[in-house]
Amino acid sequence: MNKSWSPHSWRARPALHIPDDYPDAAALRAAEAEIATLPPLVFAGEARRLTSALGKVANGEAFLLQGGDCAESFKEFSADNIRDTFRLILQMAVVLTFAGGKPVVKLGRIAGQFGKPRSSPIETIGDVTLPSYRGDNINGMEFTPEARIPDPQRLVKAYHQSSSTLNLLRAFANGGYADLYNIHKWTLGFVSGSPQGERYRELAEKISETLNFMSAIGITSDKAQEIRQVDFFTSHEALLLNYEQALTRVDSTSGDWYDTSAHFLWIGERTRQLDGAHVHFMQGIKNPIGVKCGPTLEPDDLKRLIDALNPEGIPGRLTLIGRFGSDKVGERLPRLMKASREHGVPVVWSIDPMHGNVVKAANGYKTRPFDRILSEVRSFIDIAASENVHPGGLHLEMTGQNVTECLGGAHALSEDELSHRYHTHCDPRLNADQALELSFLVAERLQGLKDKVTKAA
Ligand SMILES: O=C[C@H](O)[C@H](O)COP(=O)(O)O
Ligand SMILES: C=C(OP(=O)(O)O)C(=O)O
Ligand SMILES: [Mn+2]
Repeated sequence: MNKSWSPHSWRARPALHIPDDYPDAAALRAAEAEIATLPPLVFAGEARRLTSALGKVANGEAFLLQGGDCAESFKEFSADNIRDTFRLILQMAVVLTFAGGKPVVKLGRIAGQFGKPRSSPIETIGDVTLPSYRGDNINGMEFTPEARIPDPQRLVKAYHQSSSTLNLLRAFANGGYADLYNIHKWTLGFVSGSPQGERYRELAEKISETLNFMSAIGITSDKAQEIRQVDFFTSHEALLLNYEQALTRVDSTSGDWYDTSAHFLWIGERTRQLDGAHVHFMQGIKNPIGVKCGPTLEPDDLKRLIDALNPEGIPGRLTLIGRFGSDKVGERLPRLMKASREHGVPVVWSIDPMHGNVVKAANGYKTRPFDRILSEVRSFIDIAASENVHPGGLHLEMTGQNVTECLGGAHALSEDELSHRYHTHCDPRLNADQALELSFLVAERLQGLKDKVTKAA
């Protein structure tokens, strides 16, 4: 990045979806200054390790699984919630690894995923109109005028919640919980009668038997670390650039700037303007980054974004996250994949089958039909195969909790059931059963691809 970049140079560019209506500008500056003095949440070396793991995905040698809440919240913050999401990611990764025969890079939408770009700046209920809820690090979800006023102290609170979340995640990842020898203990969270739970138990049993067999013949020691610990990374949308700026620090070993708020940051669909503040900010940080690619993105603009965001062509630096909708993916994705392939800069292609498949149920709930989610993922895999691109990853909004937010799945969740446990602060998430079901179905598809390649060889 050239000399005109600094962690605050984004401020001279048009910045969408960053609140500019804090009532007390001095209080906002004080909160930003306070965060700038607080310790980094991640280290540059960890971010580099993720870039190289994603480099393997870009080369077709690994798969990316990125998932978590649409919006983390202060209210839903608990050790159990964090554990359940962490466990779900591990379970899904096991399913995908087993089928694809490739390592799975595990990346949570967690420990910083608070701010939301909303379609409308206002919300009307009855005859009352208020500013929209924009995420717990900005304002409150309650439908009152006071709650909807942006409060800078929320940024500080979100930092501290992210820090505690990360602390627990690190303990889960390295302190024994993630040990593959414990794989059957990860099944404890399934609701009884869960068909995916049964399926998962069978797979876990197979893996346990294999591990026991390996240890019986004495071949555990060299890979012991990989079996006993897991590399788990964090990510969120880099939306509030004032927060990101406050956590952007020079890495003393390389002299490069890293955004230490998370290992991986992405640019949202609504803030990917080439001359905008978000693209500019991301150009200067060395973390691995992503950009959402929606139905309005044209191939030439994609090439410009690739050049702007990965000028050195580093494998693993840039992940393109498609999010079209099951009805549009077939028309929009092939030309983008073709453009990126012909352009020649290595990228990871991932699919977010959530954000293009939102519908409003008759009873007013914002929801997503499981069938459409699955259909977009299937199309992604098929299109990638015909464009000769690696279908590198899945980007999901999901939770380890047994919520009722997305329609369908093996339990055929109906519109009437949405109200039972609809807890999300923004978009509807797959529950644990639906997320695992999706990973089994994706696994089958990937297995199919693998078999085709093996036969052709
Ligand atoms: O998570 C993504 C967006 O913030 C979200 O889909 C916007 O939702 P809205 O259309 O309800 O504002
Ligand atoms: C805002 C999001 O998605 P998109 O930018 O793709 O709409 C999101 O991932 O929560
Ligand atoms: Mn969302």
